[in-house]
Amino acid sequence: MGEAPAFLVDDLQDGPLNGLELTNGTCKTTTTVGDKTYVTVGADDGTLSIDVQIFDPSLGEWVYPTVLGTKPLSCKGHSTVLFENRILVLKKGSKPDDQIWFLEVDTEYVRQQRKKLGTEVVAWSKGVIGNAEKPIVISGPSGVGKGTLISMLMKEFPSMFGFSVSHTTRAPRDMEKNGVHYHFTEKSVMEKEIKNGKFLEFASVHGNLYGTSVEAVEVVADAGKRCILDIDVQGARSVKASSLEAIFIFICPPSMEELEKRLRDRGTETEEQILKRLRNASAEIEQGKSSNIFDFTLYNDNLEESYERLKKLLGLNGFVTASPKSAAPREINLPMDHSVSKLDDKIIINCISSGPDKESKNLIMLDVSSLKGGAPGRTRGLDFHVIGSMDQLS
Ligand SMILES: Nc1nc2c(ncn2[C@@H]2O[C@H](COP(=O)(O)OP(=O)(O)O)[C@@H](O)[C@H]2O)c(=O)[nH]1
Ligand SMILES: Nc1ncnc2c1ncn2[C@@H]1O[C@H](COP(=O)(O)OP(=O)(O)O)[C@@H](O)[C@H]1O
Repeated sequence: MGEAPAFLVDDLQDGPLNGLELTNGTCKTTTTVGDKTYVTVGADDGTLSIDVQIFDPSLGEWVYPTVLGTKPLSCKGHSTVLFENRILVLKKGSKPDDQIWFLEVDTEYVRQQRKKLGTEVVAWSKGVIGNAEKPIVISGPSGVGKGTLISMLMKEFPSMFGFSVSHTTRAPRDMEKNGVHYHFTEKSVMEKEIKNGKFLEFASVHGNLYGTSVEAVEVVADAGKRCILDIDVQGARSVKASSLEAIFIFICPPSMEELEKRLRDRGTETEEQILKRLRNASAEIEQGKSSNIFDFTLYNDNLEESYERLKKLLGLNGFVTASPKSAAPREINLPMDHSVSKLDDKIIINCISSGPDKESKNLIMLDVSSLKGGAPGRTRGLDFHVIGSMDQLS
């Protein structure tokens, strides 16, 4: 907390100056939420991120909140409008996939984090036009064949599926590549990142830490692919409780003897590690079968048959030979000069483009009626419609 910088106090007294580009290369907006005023400040050099300060009149003080999520880099100005419990931030002069951001000020996630951290909290989330397909969570005891089935799926449908690369503190196996099979990491580093909210879920499994970062799932969806997560039952439970909507599949071995044989034949673990994994397997199978987490249980007896059943579960019947052509992603491409406002429950963007001999005005309606996800990941489900254009001779 601290005293307001003089220029901000003056501006607040003068009323909101939305999207005002200041002469010293900064742009700031003010948005009132309840009795608090949120100020976003960006520099136009593209290196710093957009900064957030809150003026709380009940305290008569400025509050510097804990800022969660990936922050947007500042740009050649930005404009804001309040939409429910988040501030929509439109960046000027940025790439199409970097123009729409949400600063969550009072969403469920922000309220939870505020309680947990005991500080004022805001959280950033990048807005994405269109939806992602539901991720697929695959769990099952060590050696049951999760990795084998996932590899088969990814090999047959490379453009349809992408793997969520987890972080782990376990040592890499001979054939494993950092960043491909896992992000191999130090325990102290991972613990710090967990505290900083980097992970969607994490768990201690067979004596090591494993976790799915928010980014691991989002980058797969950003690439237009369906994300596959190979995580243990504790992780599946955490994902089930999160805002991520997924399909949950539990893979079961035909017998404990066969599971032991597969683990031993794989030859990647020491005897001690094999025994630990087998000890944990019975509890995992018990939980997998009895909990309400999983939508499907798949017995991995004969590999080819199990794979066919897996494909059927995912709606990939025998006729699918390649990824269906997904509709080309729609991108919103805002001109430098635009302003944003709210009309009833609609967001209207007023765009002005100047050509060599004329100036054209476009009205775009941003459809925010079915948003999915949110901080600390992306806010998906946005759509837009051009609702009017007006060409003017200059
Ligand atoms: N909760 C959680 N579990 C994970 C994650 N990544 C892997 N696991 C699980 O950790 C366990 C051990 O994985 P691994 O060391 O690769 O051994 P393997 O299953 O025998 O191949 C498996 O049950 C994985 O599903 C993760 O990000 N989060
Ligand atoms: N249906 C199956 N029948 C026989 N062996 C299998 C089958 N599925 C997988 N395997 C083998 O079992 C071992 C463990 O499989 P893996 O995919 O590494 O398991 P997980 O990822 O669940 O730990 C591997 O050597 C794999 O080739």
